[in-house]
Amino acid sequence: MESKKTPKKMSDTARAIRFFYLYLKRYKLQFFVIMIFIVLATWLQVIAPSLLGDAITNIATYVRDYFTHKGATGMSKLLEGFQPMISQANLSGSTKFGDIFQMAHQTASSLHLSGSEFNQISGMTIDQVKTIALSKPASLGTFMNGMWQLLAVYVATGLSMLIYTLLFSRIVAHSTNRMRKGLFGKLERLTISYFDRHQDGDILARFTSDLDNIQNTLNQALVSVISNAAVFVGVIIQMFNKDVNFAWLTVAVSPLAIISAVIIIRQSKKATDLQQEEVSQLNAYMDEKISGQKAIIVEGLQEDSINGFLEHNEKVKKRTFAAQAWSGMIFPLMNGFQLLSIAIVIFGGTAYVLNDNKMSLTVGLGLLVAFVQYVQSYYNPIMQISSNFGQLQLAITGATRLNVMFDEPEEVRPENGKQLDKIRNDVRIQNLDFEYLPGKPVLKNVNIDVKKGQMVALVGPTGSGKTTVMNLMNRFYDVNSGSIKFDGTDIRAFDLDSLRSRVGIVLQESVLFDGTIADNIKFGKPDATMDEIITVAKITHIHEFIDSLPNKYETHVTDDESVFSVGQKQQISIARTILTNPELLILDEATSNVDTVTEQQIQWAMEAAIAGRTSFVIAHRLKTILNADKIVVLKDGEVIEEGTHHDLVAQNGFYAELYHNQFVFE
Ligand SMILES: Nc1ncnc2c1ncn2[C@@H]1O[C@H](COP(=O)(O)OP(=O)(O)OP(=O)(O)O)[C@@H](O)[C@H]1O
Repeated sequence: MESKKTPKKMSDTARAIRFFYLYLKRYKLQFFVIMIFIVLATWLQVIAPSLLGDAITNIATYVRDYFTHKGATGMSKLLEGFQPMISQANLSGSTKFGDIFQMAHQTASSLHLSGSEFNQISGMTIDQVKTIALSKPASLGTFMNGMWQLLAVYVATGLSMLIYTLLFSRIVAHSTNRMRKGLFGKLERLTISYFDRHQDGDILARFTSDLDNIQNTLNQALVSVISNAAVFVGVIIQMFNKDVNFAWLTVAVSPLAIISAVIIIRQSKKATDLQQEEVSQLNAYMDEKISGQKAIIVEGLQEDSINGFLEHNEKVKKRTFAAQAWSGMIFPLMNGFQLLSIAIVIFGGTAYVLNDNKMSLTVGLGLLVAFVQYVQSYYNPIMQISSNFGQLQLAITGATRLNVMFDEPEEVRPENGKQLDKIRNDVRIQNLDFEYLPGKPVLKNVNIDVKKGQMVALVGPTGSGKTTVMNLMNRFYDVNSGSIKFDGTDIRAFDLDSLRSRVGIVLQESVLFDGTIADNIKFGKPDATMDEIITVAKITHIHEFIDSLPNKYETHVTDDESVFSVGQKQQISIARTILTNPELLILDEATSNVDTVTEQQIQWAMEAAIAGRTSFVIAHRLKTILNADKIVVLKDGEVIEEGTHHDLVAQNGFYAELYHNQFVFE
């Protein structure tokens, strides 16, 4: 036997990354430009603290040189002043030192020399003092140059960040737009089975919250993670380049910080997952209660409904608090580590500078300032990446959910399928077996023959498979075995659009689309004329009502806000189907209670739709059944009886029992 290796299943994260790669790979050039600006911004951010440190060294040197020069100038003047003073003072052995100090003090104050100026030069020789006094005074030029450089670096950093953020936003807008289009295209190609298995809200959430999460993450978190990772690496390199000892002092406690961050992120992820689970349970509960609100009111169960809600809400509150507590911990903790590192740099750095004989105080001061800045540049990326982690996780979840939808099987469309124009002779269902879920047969060896123009009524208890027969007739689902043939051609051989355009379906629950009444009637035939629309509305007995509305056929309706009752909605739905003039009509009769006038009008509308047309009707009303050319009785997915009403009543079997117990008598 040929053995095939099963390819290793990719993890969700790997698949999500592949998903992003597939959507983003076409923007290679833009990404290249973005990377250049990220590297530039990183480099600028990394050198900024050094420049600041240098500026501090420069200003300290300036201050020192300024006072030294001023002191030296003053002292040389003092020396000059001493000469006449000494000669005039006529110093002798009896001159008191106090008088000499007095004279020196007077001379110094007449020259306006301060104590610090004395100190600056106290260790110098007379020759050194004279040389400095003759040299150029210290200038602020170097410091000012440094400051201009720093300003240029800050401005260039801001500009680079702005450029790559804008470029990235553009890519994100384009790519999420393509994702939305791709998703909608996929939605249109999915099988009916997908829509049967998923709630509308769940499908919609993929277009809203999942795509929003992806968009927000790409816009904010991704660019932030990339640039912060770059800054983190850049800062480490720059720190070790600048001064290894200071660099070690800066990173000393970071392993502890990173381990704590990883632990907190993990806990936070767990707590967020639990929170989301609880929120989705609350949503499901609300969804169920809102759609069943009428039943709740009828049964007087509002109190229970509120209690159930409060229980779910309480759980959400607890989980939300836990999730927030974990994720909120990261900032204060990292701040703590940052402050600790600053303290280590200041204390350790000062001791190191003071003990290093080769390092001048001004250089040491510059390093100290630079590394206090580096502590911030080093911890900031850790904090940013940690806080973005939750957002990244949401995007991965979003991409995973989109992937699941993209993986769903699509409708099988036969290539070069036959065009279905007319049904000339018959529709035959032969030896048909079908199951929605493996191992749970729903239809078993069903055989139904319908001649052109005949009407078949499908009857049977709930769950017997009536709707399923309908679902197979226009290939919402495909049969497992057996076949459905139109004039001897298996329906799987027809072009799918052609097949569906010739098979008209009126569902039990009619749907109205956002638009005018006219738009709703011509939904299946957009080029229908107003005359055609009015004709079908008259046939289905809804024209009079529409005509009585102020805006008549131009009245705007949506499914939620319509002027129609349930019965009238079905009349519109029948009119819509008749307008497409289907070859085969499948009609699920509405069971809802409508007033007798509307019921009569629906009946007329149905009769008009069925007249002369090959049709399958899931029948609930006696009148429909009596009119049928053939009644097929389904039970547990099998055809158990078949014939006209009179035949079947005469047989006195299941149908007769059903008929007596269940059908509406008129
Ligand atoms: N999408 C689906 N996935 C799985 N099982 C399904 C699906 N749709 C229907 N079924 C099952 O198939 C069986 C037949 O359902 P079907 O809707 O065809 O019955 P029905 O005779 O039309 O019932 P009713 O009169 O209540 O509309 C039922 O057991 C039902 O639970």
